[in-house]
Amino acid sequence: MAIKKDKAVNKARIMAAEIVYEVMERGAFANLALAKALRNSDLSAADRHLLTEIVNGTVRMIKHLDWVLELFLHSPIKKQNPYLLSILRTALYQLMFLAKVPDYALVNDAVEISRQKMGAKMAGVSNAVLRNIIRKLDKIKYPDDPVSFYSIYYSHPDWLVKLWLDTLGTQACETLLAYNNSRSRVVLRCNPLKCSREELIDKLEEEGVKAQLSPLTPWGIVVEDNPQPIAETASFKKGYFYIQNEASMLAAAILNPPAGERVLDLCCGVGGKTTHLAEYMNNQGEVLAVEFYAQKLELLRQNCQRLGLGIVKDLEKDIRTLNSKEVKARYLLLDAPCSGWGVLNRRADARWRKNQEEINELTQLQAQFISHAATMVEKQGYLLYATCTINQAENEEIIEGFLEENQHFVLEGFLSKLSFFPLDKPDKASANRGMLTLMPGKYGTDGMFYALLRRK
Ligand SMILES: C[S@@+](CC[C@H](N)C(=O)[O-])C[C@H]1O[C@@H](n2cnc3c(N)ncnc32)[C@H](O)[C@@H]1O
Repeated sequence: MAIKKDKAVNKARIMAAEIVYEVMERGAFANLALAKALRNSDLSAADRHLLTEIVNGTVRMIKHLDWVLELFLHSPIKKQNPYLLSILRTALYQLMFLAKVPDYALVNDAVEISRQKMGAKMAGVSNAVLRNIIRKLDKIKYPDDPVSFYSIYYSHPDWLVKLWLDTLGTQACETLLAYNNSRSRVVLRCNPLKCSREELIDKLEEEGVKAQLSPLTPWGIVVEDNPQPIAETASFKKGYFYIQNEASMLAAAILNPPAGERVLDLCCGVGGKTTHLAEYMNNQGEVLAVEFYAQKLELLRQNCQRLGLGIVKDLEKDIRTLNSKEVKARYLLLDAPCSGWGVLNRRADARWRKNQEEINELTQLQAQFISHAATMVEKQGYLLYATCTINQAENEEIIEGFLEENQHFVLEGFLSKLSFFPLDKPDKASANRGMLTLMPGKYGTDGMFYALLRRK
C-alpha cells in the first residue's frame, strides 16, 4: 500500500498501517516486515519505538481489535476495504492500548491517511467509526462464555484458550494469556571468557545502555534501556555477550558437562545453547553441533567467532541420519523443534501461525528424534531433552513414551544443579524427579521444558 507522505501525518503511523496491511493481507512475517522498514527508514528513536509498538501490538491484539471494530462497522470485517481496515486496526490499537497517544492525534492521522490513500469518502468512514468508538468504548460488553471471552479479550486462538482452560484452570490460563501480551524482557548472557557481569554492565553503560544483574542465573544481565539496538553495540561485536533468556541458560547448567568433555548438541540452530555449553566448559573439550539448515550453521559460526569459542564443530545433517556407531558422547542435548507455546510473547504473529494439526506431526518427530538421539549416548551418559513449549504432549508424554520403550534410561534429578534459580516448592519437586516445566512469566522468563535422562 503506497501512501503519499504528508507532513501533517506522523510517519510512523503511515508505516504502521502499511506493515499491518502486509502482515494481515499478504502473509508477511511481522518481525521481518518491521525490520526491513526500520532498516530503510530515517525515523527518530521515538518514532522507531512507536512504529514497533503499533505494529507488534496491532498484530498481537488483532482478534480483540476486530471484535470491537465489527460492533461499529456496517458490514463484517471480511468485507471491508483492506487498506481502510489496516488504518482502523492500527488506530484502534493506539486508542485502546497506548495510553500515551492522545485520541485527537490518532484520529486526525487515521482520517488523513485514509483521505490520502482512498479519498474523502473513506476519510469520512474512518472519522465516523473512530469517533463513535471513542464515545462508547467503556460501555462495550464482552461475551460471557469463558472461551469466547478469554480468546477475544486476550486475543488468542479459541482452540488454544480452550485447551489451556481445560488443562491449567481459569487462573493459570488467564495469567498465561496476559503474559503472552506483555513485552518480552531483553536479557543478555555474559560471556565469562571475556568479562564478568559487573564489567559488562560498566561497558554497556559507557555505550548508553542501562542494564542490571539478573537475579535468576549467574550469567544473566537484564537490559532496562537501550537507545540503540543491542546487537549494534561494540560490546556485542566484541563478543562480551549473547542475547538469551534465562530459561534457555538453564540447559548448560542441567546438562553440566565438565571442561574437556565431548558434548553432542542435536538441533543446535544458530547456537544459543551450543555457545553457552562451550563457555560453560571454559572452551575446553568439544561440542559437536548438528543442524539441518546450512544458513543456521553459518550464523552459528559467526556467533562462535564473535564469542571467541574454538571448541565448537558443526555438522549439517538431519539428526535422524547420524550413525550412532560413529557419533557418541557422554553428554547430549536434544533441543527439539516444538510448538513454541512458551515463547508466544516474543513474536507478535506467532500465535496466529499455530494450529492443532501441527502438534501431531511435531510429537511424531520428537519421539523419533529422542529415540535416535538415545542411541548416541554412552553408558552412564546423559541426555537432556529440551523444548520451548508447555504442551504436555510434546514434553512429559514424549518422555513417558520414550522411557517405556527404553528401559536402559532413567530420569535423573537435577535440582542440585539449579541451586541459583529461585524455583518454588512444586517446581523443586519436579526438578528433583528429573523433569521441569518453567511456565512463561512465572519467574519472569520464557517458558521451557527440560527432562534429564541417564543411560544405565
Ligand atoms: C528449538 S530449535 C533449536 C534452538 C537452538 N538449540 C538454540 O538454543 O538456539 C530446533 C532446531 O532444530 C532444527 N531441526 C529441525 N529438524 C531437524 C532435523 N531433522 N535435523 C537437524 N536439525 C533439525 C531446526 O532447524 C531448529 O534450528
